[in-house]
Amino acid sequence: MFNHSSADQNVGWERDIKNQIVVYRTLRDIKAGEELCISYGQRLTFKDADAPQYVDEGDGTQLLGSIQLDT
Ligand SMILES: C[S@@+](CC[C@H](N)C(=O)[O-])C[C@H]1O[C@@H](n2cnc3c(N)ncnc32)[C@H](O)[C@@H]1O
Repeated sequence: MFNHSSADQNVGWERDIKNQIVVYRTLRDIKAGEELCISYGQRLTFKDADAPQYVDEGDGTQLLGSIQLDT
């Protein structure tokens, strides 16, 4: 139902613990036919087609800046 977007989700979600459900809400107006995207988190099991594309300018700085470390 929802695809993943790293930076441009248009749907958010939260757990409703009391009722044991997950509530999804649109984060902005969505046009008819527009893809619905949530964040699946950072451990994806597929190559993210929505990931930002980084072009290395030569010194690797931009690539290094895109790496997210688990904490
Ligand atoms: C729950 S399905 C997503 C909804 C599905 N596309 C549909 O039409 O019902 C999850 C799968 O969609 C694909 N997918 C979702 N977001 C993606 C993304 N950003 N890049 C590539 N594949 C994605 C992956 O194969 C993932 O396992």
